[in-house]
Amino acid sequence: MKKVALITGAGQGIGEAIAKRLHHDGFAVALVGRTLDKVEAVAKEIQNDHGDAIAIQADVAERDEVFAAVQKAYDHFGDFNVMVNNAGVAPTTPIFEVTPEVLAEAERINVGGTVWGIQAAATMFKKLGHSGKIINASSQAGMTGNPNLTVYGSTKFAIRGITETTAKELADDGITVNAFCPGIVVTPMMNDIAQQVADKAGKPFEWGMEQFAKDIALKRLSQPEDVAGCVSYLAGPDSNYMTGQSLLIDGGMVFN
Ligand SMILES: NC(=O)C1=CN([C@@H]2O[C@H](COP(=O)(O)OP(=O)(O)OC[C@H]3O[C@@H](n4cnc5c(N)ncnc54)[C@H](O)[C@@H]3O)[C@@H](O)[C@H]2O)C=CC1
Ligand SMILES: CC(=O)C(C)=O
Repeated sequence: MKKVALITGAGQGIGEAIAKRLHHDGFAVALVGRTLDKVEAVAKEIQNDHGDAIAIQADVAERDEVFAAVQKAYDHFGDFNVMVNNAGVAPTTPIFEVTPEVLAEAERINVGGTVWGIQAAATMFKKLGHSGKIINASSQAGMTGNPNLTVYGSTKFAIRGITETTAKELADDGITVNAFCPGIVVTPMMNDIAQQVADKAGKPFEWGMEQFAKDIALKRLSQPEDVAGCVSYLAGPDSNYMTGQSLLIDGGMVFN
C-alpha cells in the first residue's frame, strides 16, 4: 500500500511542487487549500499522471478544520504517514507599520497552522499505532533578520522553535519533526513580497526582488522544485535518524 502524505497550501508554489514530487516518490497525496479550486486542479493533474490524490478544503488557522482534513485523508486512503505544514502568509511590515491585526493574522496562520498540523498528525499517528513524519515550512527569514519582514520573520523563527520542541516531545512515539528553510523561491508569495517592497520604495519590481536575491552565492533564485527535492528527503526513509532539524535550502545566502 502507498504511504499517505498531506500537504497544506498545495494549490500553488512550493506546496504544489511538494505534492507533485511526493506523488513521483510513490505517495498517495492529500492536497489541502483554503479554497478548493486550485487544489482540485493540482489533484487532477496528479490523477491524470496515474497518481492517487484528493483535494480537501481547510483553513489551517482553524484547529477543527485541520483535524478534519487529516481524518478525511485517512478515511480516503486508509493510512496516514507524512504531514507537510507548508501553508503560510507573508506580510511585508516595516516595524512602524506593524498593527495588532497584521501580527495576529500571521500568528494565526503561520504559527497556529503549524501547531494544529502537528497536533492533528501526531494524534492520528498515535491512533494508528505507527510512526510518522512531520515537516514544517520555516524560511531563511526564520534564521536571520530580513528588513521589512518583522512579523513574517517572527513566525518563521517560531516555527523552528516549535519544530525543535515537538521533536523532543514526540520522539518516544516514533514521530520525527523537521523543518525546511527555503531561500528566495519564485512563487506567487515571493513575487508579491518583491512587488510590495518595491512599491514602498517607489522602485520597480526587479529592484524589490534584488533586495532579497543579491546575496545568493549560487547566483540564481530557486524554483519550487529545488525545495520539493529536499522535502522529498525529509519525507522518505533516508532521514529516519533526523529530528528537530531545520534544513536550509538557500543557495548559500544566509551564512555566506
Ligand atoms: N517563496 C519563498 O521565497 C519562500 C517561501 N517560504 C514558505 O514556504 C511556504 C510556501 O510558500 P509559497 O509557495 O511561496 O507561497 P504561496 O503564497 O505561493 O502559496 C501558499 C499557499 O498557502 C495557502 N494558504 C495561505 N493561508 C492558508 C490558510 N490559512 N489555510 C490554507 N491554506 C492557506 C495559499 O492559499 C497558497 O495556496 C510558506 O510557508 C512560506 O512562508 C519560505 C521561504 C521562502
Ligand atoms: C518569503 C520568504 O520566506 C523569504 C523572503 O525568505
